[in-house]
Amino acid sequence: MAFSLHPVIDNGITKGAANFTGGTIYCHCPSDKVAVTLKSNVVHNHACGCSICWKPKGALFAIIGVLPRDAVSVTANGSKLHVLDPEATIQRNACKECGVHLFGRIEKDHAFKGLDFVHVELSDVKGWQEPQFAAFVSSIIEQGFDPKDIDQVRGKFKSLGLETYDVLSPPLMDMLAAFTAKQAGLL
Ligand SMILES: N[C@@H](CCC(=O)N[C@@H](CS)C(=O)NCC(=O)O)C(=O)O
Ligand SMILES: [Zn+2]
Ligand SMILES: [Zn+2]
Repeated sequence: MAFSLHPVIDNGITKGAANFTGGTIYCHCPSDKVAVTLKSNVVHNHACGCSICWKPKGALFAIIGVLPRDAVSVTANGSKLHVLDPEATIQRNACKECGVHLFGRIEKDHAFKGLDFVHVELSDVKGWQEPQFAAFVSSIIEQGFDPKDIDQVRGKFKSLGLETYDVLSPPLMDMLAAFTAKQAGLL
């Protein structure tokens, strides 16, 4: 069957540039775009199949990476931003007009607090870290993807050199688990 994982990876993965120092991301409004300046590269960049992350039209996955929140600043039309779900762990700041998510921020006590989540495809410069793995793959079934075709999705990621997970990658799962253990006083 024909499907698009995400336009940035469908035809192969382009590696990021060494010593890349960031750029500005923009929403999709034709004018008065929300602009958010990122003063560093991202890490843990990955494809996410969950139902909440912003995906370009027609794509099964979002591509999302993290960087320190201190490196993130709204530089134009911030009045168009709103928090999609204030109760969610990740507070996704989206453009009220075009719906694009500019950055996700964690305010509660959490292993990933201090890191903001961004989609670097919204930038007009190249060199960002390339996607490293695919996360929440089985979640696309919750959104109506036929489970009989899911192995084609995993196979396509593997052919691109990306490992697939149904939650997060082992290093990120370990960070979450260590945080839980610390909260329980076990570490
Ligand atoms: N299967 C669920 C998974 C949702 C989920 O847990 N998303 C992850 C990856 S972005 C998460 O960390 N969510 C926290 C949040 O959205 O605040 C779905 O697709 O809605
Ligand atoms: Zn917009
Ligand atoms: Zn997600």
